[in-house]
Amino acid sequence: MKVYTISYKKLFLIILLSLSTGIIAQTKPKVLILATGGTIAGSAASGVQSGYTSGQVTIDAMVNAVPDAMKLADIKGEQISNVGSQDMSFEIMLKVANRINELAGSKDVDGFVITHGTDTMEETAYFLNLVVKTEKPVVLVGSMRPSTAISADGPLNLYNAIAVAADPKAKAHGVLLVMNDWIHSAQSLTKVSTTAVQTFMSPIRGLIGTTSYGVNDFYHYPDQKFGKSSEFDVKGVTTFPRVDIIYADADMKPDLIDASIEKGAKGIVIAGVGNGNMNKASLDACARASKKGIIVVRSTRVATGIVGRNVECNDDELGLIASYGLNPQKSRILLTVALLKQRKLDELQKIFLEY
Ligand SMILES: NC(=O)C[C@H](N)C(=O)O
Repeated sequence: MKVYTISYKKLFLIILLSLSTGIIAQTKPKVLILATGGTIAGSAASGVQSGYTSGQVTIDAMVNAVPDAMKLADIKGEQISNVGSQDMSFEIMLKVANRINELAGSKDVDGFVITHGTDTMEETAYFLNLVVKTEKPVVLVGSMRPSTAISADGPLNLYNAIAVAADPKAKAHGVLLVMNDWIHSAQSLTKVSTTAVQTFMSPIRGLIGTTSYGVNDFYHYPDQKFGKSSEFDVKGVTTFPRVDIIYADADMKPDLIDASIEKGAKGIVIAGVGNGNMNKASLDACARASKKGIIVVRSTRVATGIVGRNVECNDDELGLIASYGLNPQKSRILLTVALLKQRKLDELQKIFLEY
């Protein structure tokens, strides 16, 4: 029998040729889409109508609308819920978090995409940022126009989100959100327009990167704690303590704070004026709440800027927490998760600085 020998150089060339011609299949990253609903899954009776219903289209139909995405990754979908995100609940958020944590060590998933409505996307994104224990990319995506609209933004957003979730460079960046070519961190993003496609901004800490037709650029690393460095764990958790948000304004009525306590709130977030402020009567009500062991966080109704400690009101004396860079809705998520365990005021204040 004749034995043929082949040099390493030739072998290398053959493998290279086979890969480029597709004779040897390159393994694609595996992306799991967890679908929760939203406008991205919404539909209307016509392409030019502002009224529509969220959460109508299944994940399979959404993926089929973006056939090019199959070239980026092997894609699987799971329908967790199909609701407009105005109906998002801790129960659904928990299902998503548990599913990601369950698959964190699995070889069958390299990255996660979560389709979600934009109205409360920042809450779910930030919740997951605190409690998922994986360095695999976790990317939320939604749209501002329903799937039936002229120039629907969902398909390209979904394509870009899959590209980011499949990208090893996106690993260990915490939970991300991809919309309209921008990659945001869950920690920094906020929704700023009721209807515009360009609705998400990261006004305090800036963007993580950009993506354009699946080509990603990362130029910023989130500096707050998240994921594996986060101390929060929701394993086995089924219920959360009640935390209310109360909106401050001129001549605010302090009895809203007392009503919240009566209803069983363990924490209250004030969407304060300016630097997390409120009138004297409301500050007095907050101090009374704090004396009863209710945790009161001062955040702000203003879109940008940090709420600092002991600015214009004496947090040390009144027993209050400053939210720093977190807006009211994210302050509520952090306080809700933090209050799964009893904690002292100074520990909670440190948490608001670090997350
Ligand atoms: N653009 C959207 O997704 C809005 C919708 N109400 C939702 O949050 O589900």
